[in-house]
Amino acid sequence: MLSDSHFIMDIAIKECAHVFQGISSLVDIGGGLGAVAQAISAAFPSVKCSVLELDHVVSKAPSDTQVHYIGGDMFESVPPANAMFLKWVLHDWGDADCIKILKNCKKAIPPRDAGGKVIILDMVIGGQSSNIKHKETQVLFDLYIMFINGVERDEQEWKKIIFEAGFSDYKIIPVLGVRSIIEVYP
Ligand SMILES: C[S@@+](CC[C@H](N)C(=O)[O-])C[C@H]1O[C@@H](n2cnc3c(N)ncnc32)[C@H](O)[C@@H]1O
Repeated sequence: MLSDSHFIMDIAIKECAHVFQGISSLVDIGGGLGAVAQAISAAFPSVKCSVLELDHVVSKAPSDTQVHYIGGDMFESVPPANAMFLKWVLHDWGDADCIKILKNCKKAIPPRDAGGKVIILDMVIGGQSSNIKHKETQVLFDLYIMFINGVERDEQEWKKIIFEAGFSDYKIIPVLGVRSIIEVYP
């Protein structure tokens, strides 16, 4: 998971820098020990980055970093910030749970015209890529999702949970094969 975070964030930060520009604060929800938040903080020093994690994870968090660690439960509430970030979290949960998490995100961000957004980095399946590497990567992820009993979503399935959580719009930005950033606007 850690090497995956370094790998995909290198690409996301280079190819999709505009997604992070203009943000003043960001909470990485379910951000583990903070590899992603540290990468964002290093690339965009003006963004104040925090990680929301379960208490037992936060108790193991490093102290020698710019990232702030907050113990809590994303199903209860999430701390306020300009942007919420969810990498590789929502595919662990069914629609009803994702809607709860996204509703809590919406409560914690400002309106769209004040820069509020949720940034999801996850798989969007169903694209018609002819690239054999992308197809092979998708098969690998299919197996992983089967193994963890997770949920793969296509654009229509993402759209359903995004709108049911009360958001008004979204944009899908492909990062690498099926792995995409979904910018979600209040
Ligand atoms: C699949 S891992 C993804 C970790 C990280 N985002 C990444 O991409 O490397 C899911 C994370 O969600 C965290 N998590 C699970 N339930 C949570 C909850 N109720 N509130 C906050 N974090 C939670 C787990 O501790 C775990 O670190």
